Amino acid sequence: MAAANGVRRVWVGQDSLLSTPAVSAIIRERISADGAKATGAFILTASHNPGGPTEDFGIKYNMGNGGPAPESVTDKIFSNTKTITEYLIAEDLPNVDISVIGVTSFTGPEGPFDVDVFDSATDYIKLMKTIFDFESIKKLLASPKFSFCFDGLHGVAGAYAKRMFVDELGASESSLLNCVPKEDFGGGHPDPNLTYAKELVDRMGLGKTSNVEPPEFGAAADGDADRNMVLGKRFFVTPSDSVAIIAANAVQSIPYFASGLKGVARSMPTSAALDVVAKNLNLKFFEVPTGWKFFGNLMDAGMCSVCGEESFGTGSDHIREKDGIWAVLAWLSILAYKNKDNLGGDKLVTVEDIVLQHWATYGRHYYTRYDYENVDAEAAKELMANLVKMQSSLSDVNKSIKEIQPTVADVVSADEFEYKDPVDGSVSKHQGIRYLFGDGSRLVFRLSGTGSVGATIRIYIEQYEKDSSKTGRASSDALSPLVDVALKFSKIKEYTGRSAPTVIT
Ligand SMILES: O=P(O)(O)OC[C@H]1O[C@H](O)[C@H](O)[C@@H](O)[C@@H]1O
Repeated sequence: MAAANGVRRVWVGQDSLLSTPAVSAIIRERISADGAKATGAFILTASHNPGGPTEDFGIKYNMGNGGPAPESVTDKIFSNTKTITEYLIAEDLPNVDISVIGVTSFTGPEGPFDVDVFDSATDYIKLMKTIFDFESIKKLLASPKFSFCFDGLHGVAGAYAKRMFVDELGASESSLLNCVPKEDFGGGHPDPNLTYAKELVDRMGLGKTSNVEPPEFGAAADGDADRNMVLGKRFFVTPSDSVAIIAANAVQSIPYFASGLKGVARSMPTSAALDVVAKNLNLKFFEVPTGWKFFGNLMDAGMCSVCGEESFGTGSDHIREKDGIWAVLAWLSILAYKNKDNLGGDKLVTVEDIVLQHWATYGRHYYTRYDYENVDAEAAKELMANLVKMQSSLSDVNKSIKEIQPTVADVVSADEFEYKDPVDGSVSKHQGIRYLFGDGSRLVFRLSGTGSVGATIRIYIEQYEKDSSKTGRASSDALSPLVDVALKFSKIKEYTGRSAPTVIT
């Protein structure tokens, strides 16, 4: 693309994979600083496969706001791919030493171009300092009563975590787990959840038992650092609760939000915990289809400040992607705020205390997700078609459900989720099948858009409990009748031959 001086410019994010939030934020800034907002940029990411195929390196990035492409763009790209007749590989690209920061000029067949290698961690820390009160987080981390643990799962978060938590905020080096980025993620699966972030889960006292006292706060980010998991001592915070709790505490705890939230949003299958906060605090609220791209328009239009997804993504309008390190800083800020007059006291307010207090105020959304991976694609389609067909008669639905579990509430409405973007009016259809119950419970069925083999069926099961004397049950016990209904009513075993899900979250 042409920069202001007519020179073609390539940005290189050092130590970064493409969708790392820091890089997305910085690229956005640089595009607009060069006055080339509308045209987009080529981003080269530091290769995690040096010497690998050249096609891996160049990715055309079209979004002026630094966010994921909306359907209008991806549809266009898809239709363009059908007209491609040949592609060329540039074998003779100059060798750029991406470990050296600075601009190097090259001459190419289409004229001169610059390669700008920048240190994205420095820029990212600068941005975070405009959002959070680093001094109060430092005080929390320095308290002998507080202990902290961050698992980078050997992804890119590690490089940021060392600079942010240790160098800037004063956490000890021993707080960091798996924070050396590795090409193969150290042989693990860099997914921040209870199954794959095993070392962290054990250290936090949620896995195997140990005599060592777990830290007060633990967190992990995924391979490209956009998703996150938050844990307290022997305590898991669901992503749906996490976004609701951040929204409920943002104004008091995070300076960036001091003048109020413009609005909040969640993806449709995410639990309705955020809805209750929005209602109580009188905030604009949006329910969008799964996929971060749907938040971008709301944020660009100044309608949304905080958003999240059940799939471990949490973020705000500081950028147009989810941001794992931001989520950790948000939680540290809430803990710092709740303990600001208490750091010398007997006992700190813990992650668990904050969540229990939240449930006491807003009620609890018991929540679980069942994934059936690598299912026969035709069988999955038929199962979904049957669930849509059943929606034509709610009395038949309720009759079947009562035969399975007589105690569950009635289904009061059922549909296929459809979203009309309030900003550009675009409509997204077939975004998941919903069965909504009279007591606020929900069953949602969706086909994953990211599974790679066959089809992945996701079943989301949620039950709302307002009575604060009943919010402390084990989630699996509370949800057991609804799970039974979801599995039998959908006839998942009959359609797929599976008697158990591949993963339960
Ligand atoms: O379609 P699924 O497999 O449920 O995945 C859904 C997820 O896909 C990607 O990771 C997007 O970045 C997320 O925003 C989205 O939540």
